[in-house]
Amino acid sequence: MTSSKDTKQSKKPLTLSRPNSLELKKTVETGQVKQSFSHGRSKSVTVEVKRSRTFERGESGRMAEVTTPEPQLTEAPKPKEAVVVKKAPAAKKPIKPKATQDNLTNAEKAKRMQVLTAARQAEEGKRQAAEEEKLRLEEENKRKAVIQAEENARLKADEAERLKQETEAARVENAKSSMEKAEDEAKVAARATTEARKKREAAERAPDRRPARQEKPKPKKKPAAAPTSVGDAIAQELGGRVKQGNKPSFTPKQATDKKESTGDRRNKGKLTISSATSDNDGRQRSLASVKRRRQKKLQQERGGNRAAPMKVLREVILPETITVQELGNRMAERATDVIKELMKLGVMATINQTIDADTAELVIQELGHTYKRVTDADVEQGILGVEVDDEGDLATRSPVVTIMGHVDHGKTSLLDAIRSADVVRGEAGGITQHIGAYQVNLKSGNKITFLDTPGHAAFTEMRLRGATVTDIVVLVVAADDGIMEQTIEAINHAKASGVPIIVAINKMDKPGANSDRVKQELLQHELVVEDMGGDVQTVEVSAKAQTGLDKLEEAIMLQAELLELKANSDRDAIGTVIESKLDKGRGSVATVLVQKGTLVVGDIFVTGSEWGRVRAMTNERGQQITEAGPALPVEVLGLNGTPNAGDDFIVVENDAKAREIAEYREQKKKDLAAAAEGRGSLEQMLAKLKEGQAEELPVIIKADVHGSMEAIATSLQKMNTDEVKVNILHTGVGAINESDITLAQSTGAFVIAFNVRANPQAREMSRRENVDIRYYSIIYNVVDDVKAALSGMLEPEQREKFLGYAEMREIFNITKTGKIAGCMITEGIVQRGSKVRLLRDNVVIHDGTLKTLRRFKEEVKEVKEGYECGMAFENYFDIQVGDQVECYIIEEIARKLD
Ligand SMILES: Nc1nc2c(ncn2[C@@H]2O[C@H](COP(=O)(O)OP(=O)(O)OP(=O)(O)O)[C@@H](O)[C@H]2O)c(=O)[nH]1
Repeated sequence: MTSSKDTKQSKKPLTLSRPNSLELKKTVETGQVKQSFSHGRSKSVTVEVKRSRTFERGESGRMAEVTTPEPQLTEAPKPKEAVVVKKAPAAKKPIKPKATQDNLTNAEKAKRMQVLTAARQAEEGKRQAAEEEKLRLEEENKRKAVIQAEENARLKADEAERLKQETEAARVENAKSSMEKAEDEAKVAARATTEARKKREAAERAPDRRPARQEKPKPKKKPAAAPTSVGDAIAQELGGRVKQGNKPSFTPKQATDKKESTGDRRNKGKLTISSATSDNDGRQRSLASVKRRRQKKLQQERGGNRAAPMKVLREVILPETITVQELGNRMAERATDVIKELMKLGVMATINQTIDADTAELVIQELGHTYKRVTDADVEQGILGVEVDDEGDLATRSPVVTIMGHVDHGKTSLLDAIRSADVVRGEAGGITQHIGAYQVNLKSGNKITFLDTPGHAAFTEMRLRGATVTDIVVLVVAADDGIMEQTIEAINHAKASGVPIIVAINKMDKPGANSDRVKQELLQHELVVEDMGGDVQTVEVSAKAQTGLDKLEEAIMLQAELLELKANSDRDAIGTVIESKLDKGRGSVATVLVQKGTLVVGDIFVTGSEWGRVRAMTNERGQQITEAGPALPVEVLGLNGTPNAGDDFIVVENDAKAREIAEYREQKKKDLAAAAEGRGSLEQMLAKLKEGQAEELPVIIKADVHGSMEAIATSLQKMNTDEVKVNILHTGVGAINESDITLAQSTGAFVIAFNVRANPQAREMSRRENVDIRYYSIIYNVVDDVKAALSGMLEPEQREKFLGYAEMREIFNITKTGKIAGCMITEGIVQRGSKVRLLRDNVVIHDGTLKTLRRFKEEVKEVKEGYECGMAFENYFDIQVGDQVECYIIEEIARKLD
């Protein structure tokens, strides 16, 4: 660009007639111009016009210069003339011949100037293009370097990530140190990425550092196709087309900078008409696009699977059966991928479906993982920790006592009497709560744990589950009543479980009390008391008068000593559930008797097919405690379901283990239930067949507490006969839910709700599905109703009812109907359709049905004694005069269960 200012500043001002004034004409005439470029540089150029000289031999024979006439102003410049553009320093000579220029016409001068300017601009354009090309190359190189650095950083990050994941897998064995390492790796990778990013940003900023002039945009007002370089300007001036494609490419960042430098930041990113119509924008690749292409290329190089190098191969613990989802989880694969693999194997399975280990094995291999087969039993292996504790770790523990005896012999009274002797009870305060068991602190310093469960039913129930909680049985026998039915039952149960018995002869305060009689009776049941040379201790007590309690305590402690009751308190707790219930405010609550180790708040445990974390523990006085040692019963909060009385309670190392065991047990329970329904083993099927036509009444029992539930179940099972049976499909503690209704609906069962109600959803469902829910609060009512239902299922009793006799007086042979007997009713009545027996000489010769009963050719309902009638038998014609007809009907009488 040339300006008068530049001209003015040049060292040798040309022939300016008037300095400081703008006179384009004159500057051109000087032949020297100063030019400044967009990148900030400027230079002076001198324009010289050289004329060629020609020589000819003159008349004198000497060579002489031929002087040609000055060109006409109207003529175009001669081709002989050459325009040379020189750099300023070289052009020190004044422009000559000055006179020649002076001779040019104005038009000629303008034309020449135009040509000169065009030539100069063409030169400038070329130089600028070369310069831009150089910059572009530089930029390209920088970008390549950045891409390379980025790629290196990314690979490093990938590697670090892979290492991290491997370390993660190894963490199962040795977690901490490996994890730190992986984190370090990740940090290094992150640092590398940050550096790469910084580098890239620096590189991107680099073009910004170029001279501001170079970035100077073209005038804003110009259209999109405005010339962007001097070369373009010339070309455009000469009527040529600006070919954008040939322009040196520049990065989007440059483009942005360019835009920004125009001060049009607000329009950044907006679509304008010019930008939309501009070819330039259409041809430029965005940075994101470049990145995408690069990533795509990389992916292709790696075989098109981006995740492949990141995949962590795992060892899958494979049980005998596994759900598709669980299999996916264990491999850290998506369930859909597992399903796809299964489909390839020809197995159509849904996400919740269980597949066998063999199929799962193939899927695992297919997905590149390894497996470790475990049997069902392996799941529970090691759950109990160290099975046998070292002798040195063992310490004496207090005995656990169960009180049994006949109804009203004073079990509750005796327990109350003992409890009232508790020294801690009075001091500590708190309201005594029923938690099914409690520990009594006696004056002597001894502690005895009593199981406060009613009767021997709970004892038996626990024993059935394999739980041996009780160390000693105290058999309460009323001195005035002696051995009764339930006393004998209790003796048998205690004997069967091998638990020693101490006999407490109660009600000694009563006038008719006779302890010797009791001792004698005990002999009949193979219980030889110490007085008679045996090993069974007897203690005479009175719960009412609170006498003999010390002796009972002594007897218990002596027995405990003999049993050498010891436990290791310094280990993870193992215990048994004594009672469980669903508390409205606290959720599932279980009374647990710790048998080994110490249960601490926060421990994770498995109990039956439930698991949880000990949220809080309370004793029978409702006081919060944080630890519970051996032989201490505690109420535990934090279960995720309600376990059964007698279920084990084991502390495990983590949630995963607890969940795994609970799930395994739940599955086992389901399998057992399925087997019990006859879909199980062949033996069970055969047994069912052998049972013959045994009708079953399917029921579901839901109760408020475990005790009531057990009581109802036991009562109902007692009603079973050879003909009818109660099939208890499910029992549970808590409200009736939708799952109960579903089960009832599918099996045709009815639901016994004892002191519980159905939740709204279950209620709605039961109405919809027509499932019968019976609400009870008295066990006898349950028993009565079930008895009635069972009775209704009994085959009715069939009884024969005699109607009358008839005597055959005449036999008619009628062609169409066969033989008809003309009879006289001698006794009672004869009814149409009734059963008949044909007697000849008092011998039954036929038993069948009466086909027709007529009087005077008309069919009648019945004929009474003393009247004549016609009879014919169904499919029987061997009748004679004198035969007797005995007429009777079969009555059905409903039966009742006893
Ligand atoms: N005289 C006298 N009566 C007693 C004694 N112990 C209990 N009783 C009474 O015997 C009755 C039954 O006592 P419980 O303690 O309820 O007997 P139980 O064996 O727990 O009865 P169930 O819970 O129904 O099995 C009550 O009326 C008591 O007052 C005692 O030592 N002397």
